[in-house]
Amino acid sequence: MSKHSEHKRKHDAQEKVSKKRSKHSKDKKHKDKAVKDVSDVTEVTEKITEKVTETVTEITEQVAGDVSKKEQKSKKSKKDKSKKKKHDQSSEKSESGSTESADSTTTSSTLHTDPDAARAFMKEQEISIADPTTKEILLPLLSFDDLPLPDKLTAGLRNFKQPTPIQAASWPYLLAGRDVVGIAETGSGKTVAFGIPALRYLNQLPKEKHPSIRVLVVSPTRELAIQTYENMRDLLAPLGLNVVAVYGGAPKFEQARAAREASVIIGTPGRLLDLINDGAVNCSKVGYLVLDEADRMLDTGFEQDIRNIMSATPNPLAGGQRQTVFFSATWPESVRELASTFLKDPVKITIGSDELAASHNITQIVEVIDDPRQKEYRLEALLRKHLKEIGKNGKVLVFALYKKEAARVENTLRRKFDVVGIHGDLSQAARIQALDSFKSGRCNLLVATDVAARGLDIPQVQLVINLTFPLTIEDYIHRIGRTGRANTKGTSITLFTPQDKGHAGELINVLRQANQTVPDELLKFGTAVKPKLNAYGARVADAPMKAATKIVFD
Ligand SMILES: Nc1ncnc2c1ncn2[C@@H]1O[C@H](COP(=O)(O)OP(=O)(O)OP(=O)(O)O)[C@@H](O)[C@H]1O
Repeated sequence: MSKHSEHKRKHDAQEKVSKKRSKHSKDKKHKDKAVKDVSDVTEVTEKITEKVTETVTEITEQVAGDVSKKEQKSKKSKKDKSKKKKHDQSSEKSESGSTESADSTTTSSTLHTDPDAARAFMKEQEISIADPTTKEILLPLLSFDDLPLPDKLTAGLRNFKQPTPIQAASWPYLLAGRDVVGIAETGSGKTVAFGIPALRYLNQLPKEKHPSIRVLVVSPTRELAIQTYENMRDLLAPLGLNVVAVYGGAPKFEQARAAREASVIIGTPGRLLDLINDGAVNCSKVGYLVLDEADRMLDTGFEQDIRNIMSATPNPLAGGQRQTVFFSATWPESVRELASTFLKDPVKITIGSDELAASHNITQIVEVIDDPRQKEYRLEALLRKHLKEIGKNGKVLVFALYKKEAARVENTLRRKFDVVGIHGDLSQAARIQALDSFKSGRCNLLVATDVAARGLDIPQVQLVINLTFPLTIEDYIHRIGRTGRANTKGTSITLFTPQDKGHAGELINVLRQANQTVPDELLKFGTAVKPKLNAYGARVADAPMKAATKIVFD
């Protein structure tokens, strides 16, 4: 072996040991160039078709070409070998036993991701993928650097170390244009999971003289719509496109005016439909549609609004170019059948248990209280103890069930504590003010109805107290999910009375699923779980979605 090749061998080995860190920035430059080349080609294509819905195969070929370009430039024989492997084995076989033969495989969208590391990640994070169209899966994307986007567009991710499991697992599919149902625990970064593919989609569209709505995100509550708007606005800022939030309780005229200049709308169903019906919002060019908190959106209350919104956008089942994405932490069977009517061959991606599951970052405590009239005394005692323990920087969120109850409890607590409240009887301005005060820490105690149960990402909520049990076990999961977010720890305390005994079985299952203590007093109510009804009042059948191949790495 010549001195030169010996030196090269050592150098390559060193690179491998240091996880290719030193060559990574070089690769990155090549990658950005290659990505740009690819996106130029795509742009031309899209001028003809408006949006290319890339199939997995197309993406595979595209990225194989991408790899090839890089490798030609680098002229390294070692890289050529690796390229061949990547090209030959561009996807993971899903049949049982595929894991053992997949030691050198990777996927189209994981250029830099080590397939072994990706499989280990799937196993560790309990990622399961069910795709009705193929027995092959795309491996997760383990680093932000693997995203097929120039660095300048992903600046918004720099605060995070790496993609969360739902981001890692859903991006390859979302970037390939597939419809996705993504189920992952509360506080696990689902907003960025659907936000980044929106960024990619918008970035590929030809520049428009007069903007039209291309991305639509539907949220169940005004506060969540505002929060998602802020997140999307920041994430999409490098594109220089307008993002608008439309929701009830605020002047329609201003929202309508802003919507005329916008490419992205985040909205609650009622106001969105209002604006669509007024002709102020035109959704006929929407190519990327997200139902956030999808199970809530498909619930009886919103079902008709969602049908109407969907029908104002291109219908993929009738040849329209719309990618449809559903995300939630809960996915009850009661909504699955309805969901499948809006989706085309959806890939279902689940992080963790396929059963109803609370975030494992939360310590769940259940106190059974025999006399419901004692609940509020107990609440006061809990607040005295925990507010002191938590200190000024921590926050406590108390959930009531009804608006009147929330208002009454807030007023009672005000005699002893600094407290704000949020519920549907308040004006929108008062709701926003209360939430701002809680978010900023000016007041560290909030009493809320389920209007604050879903999606809200409030820093440093250490404790959630369920003063009154919610109407559904899914709401319980979302309520307590206001704590223990983004890998932090939190606690929930639920005051459970004999009036709530119908929920005992489901609650026990949720506690057991998360390895939490089940108090004997709760067990006394029994462990039976009542059959659920779907949106039409019928008992939920078992096979709501198209049969799919499910891959679980265990
Ligand atoms: N890759 C990441 N690494 C660390 N934190 C992240 C990452 N992505 C997002 N986050 C943060 O995690 C927090 C929770 O994210 P997000 O609100 O999107 O959760 P979610 O899964 O939608 O929760 P929910 O089910 O309650 O709606 C946010 O503060 C967000 O900034």
